[in-house]
Amino acid sequence: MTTIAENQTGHTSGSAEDLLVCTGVKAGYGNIEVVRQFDLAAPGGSVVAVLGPNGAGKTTLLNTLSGLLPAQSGSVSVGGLTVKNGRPADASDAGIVLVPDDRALFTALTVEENLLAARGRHRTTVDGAFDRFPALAVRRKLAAGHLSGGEQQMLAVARALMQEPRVLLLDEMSMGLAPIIVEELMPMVRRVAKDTGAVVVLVEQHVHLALEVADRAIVLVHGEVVLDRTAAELAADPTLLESAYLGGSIS
Ligand SMILES: Nc1ncnc2c1ncn2[C@@H]1O[C@H](COP(=O)(O)OP(=O)(O)OP(=O)(O)O)[C@@H](O)[C@H]1O
Repeated sequence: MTTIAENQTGHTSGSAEDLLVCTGVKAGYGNIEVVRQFDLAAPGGSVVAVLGPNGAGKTTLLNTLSGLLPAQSGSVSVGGLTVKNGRPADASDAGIVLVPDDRALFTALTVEENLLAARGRHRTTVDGAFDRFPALAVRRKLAAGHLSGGEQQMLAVARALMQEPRVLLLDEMSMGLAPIIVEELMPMVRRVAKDTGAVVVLVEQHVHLALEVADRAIVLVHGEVVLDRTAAELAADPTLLESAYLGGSIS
C-alpha cells in the first residue's frame, strides 16, 4: 500500500491508489515556458499544497490541470484514465474542478441559484450542500454579492462540490480575506478531502495554515519544483521552506 509518507520526491509513477497522476507536465503560454516539469501521484482523500512565491507558476499549473490552458507536454490522468490535453470539458468529465482565485460566483444570483447553476448533470442537491455548509443555509436567499468574503469562498467550494469532483483545485482561497477568516476556512479543505475522497490541490500563500491541513507540499520557484515533502516534515523544519523560497533545489 502506498502511504502518503512514501509518496515523497520521486514517487510519481502512480500506483492503483493514486487518483491523480501528473507526469512531466510543462505549462506556459505559447512558446513561453512557465512550469518546467511537474510530477505528482496523489491518492484520493489527500491534500497537496502547492506553495511558492508570486509568479512561480502556481495558477498556470492549476489552469493547465483543469484543461483551460493546454500543457506544452506531459500528461494528466485521473483514476488511471488520461485526460485529453487542453480540453476543459474532458477534464470536467474526468472530475477535475477548479475554484479560481476570483471565485467565479454569479454575484447577482442567490446562494441557492449559484449552487443550482453549478450542478449541471450531477445528482447533487442544494440541501446536501447546506448540510455540509450550514452557514450558507441561513443565507440561501441572499445574493452571493452580499455575502462576506469568507462566505463567498465557502460558496465557491460548495459550488465545486455540486460537481462531485475527484480532483479539486483550489487557487488562493485566502485571496482578499483576513487571516482569521482563512484560519477558519482552512479545516474545510481537510474535511472535503476526507468526506469526498477527492484529491485536493491547494495553492495557498498562507503557507503555515496550508501545511496544517495538507498531507504533502510542493514548492515551485520560477516554475521549478524545488521541494516536495510531507507537510509534517516541512512544518517541523521551517528552514527547509525558507531555503526553498530563496531558490535552489533541496535534496
Ligand atoms: N496570460 C499570460 N501570458 C503570458 N504570461 C503569463 C500569463 N499569465 C501569467 N503569465 C506569467 O506566468 C508566470 C507565472 O504566473 P502565475 O500567475 O502562474 O504565478 P503564480 O505562482 O500563480 O503567482 P501569484 O501568486 O502571483 O498568482 C508569471 O511570470 C506571469 O507573468
